[in-house]
Amino acid sequence: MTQDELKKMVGDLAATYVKDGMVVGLGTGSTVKFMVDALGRRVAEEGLKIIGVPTSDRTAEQGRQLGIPIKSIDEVAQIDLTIDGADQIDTDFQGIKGGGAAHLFEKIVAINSKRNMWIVDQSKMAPQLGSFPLPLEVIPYGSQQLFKRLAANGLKPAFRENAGQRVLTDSKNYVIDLHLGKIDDVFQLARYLNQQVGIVEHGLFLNVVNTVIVGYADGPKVLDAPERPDYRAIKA
Ligand SMILES: O=C[C@H](O)[C@H](O)[C@H](O)COP(=O)(O)O
Repeated sequence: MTQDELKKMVGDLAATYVKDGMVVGLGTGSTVKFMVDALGRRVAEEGLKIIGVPTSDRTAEQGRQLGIPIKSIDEVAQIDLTIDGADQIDTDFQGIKGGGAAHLFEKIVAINSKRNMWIVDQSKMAPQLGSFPLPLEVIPYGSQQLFKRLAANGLKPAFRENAGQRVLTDSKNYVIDLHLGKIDDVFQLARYLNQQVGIVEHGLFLNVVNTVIVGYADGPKVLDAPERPDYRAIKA
């Protein structure tokens, strides 16, 4: 099976978890694209009634073209289920996202969702995170100083570029990728990154996912993550 066939397999399966009346967070990326196509077919052929909350301009556009009713996150009362891709998932169900520069909106939608499902092909599963470069969305103002600080801390930063131009996110921010190779303590790194002024959001998605569907050549596997402490219960 090709990688695209694996992605379509998990995308099609994930779309079957969506039920009538749900508000569904729609992730971003090449795997999610197959899932949104499948949802579009269900809306057109079965009359499935859903509202989609997209995590990027790209996904919003795809959803609209397929006739999926689209609302922004602040227009809905709750999000029942978000289905998204991931760049790397470790054996503790922690993940890296943002390979498509969409992790800021993806994380906002994810933490406001009752449940989160990730769909990936087998190449994304890893014993340890970090061989996929960790994306940071950063405010352009002062980003060179931030870059120097990250480099001085040995985090091997690189501004993400496309055809010689810095990549801009949907919020018109830059992306810096950290080429870490491996991350020994994801929680410690997340704490450090959360403290750096100018980083809007990093691509470590910790204790976020509930279910992962992995595409293998012999079929999809549905994996349930352990129950995690509810971050929404944290008091100010
Ligand atoms: O910013 C992009 C997202 O986090 C994607 O969900 C992630 O990069 C996976 O994308 P793909 O399914 O194209 O590998």
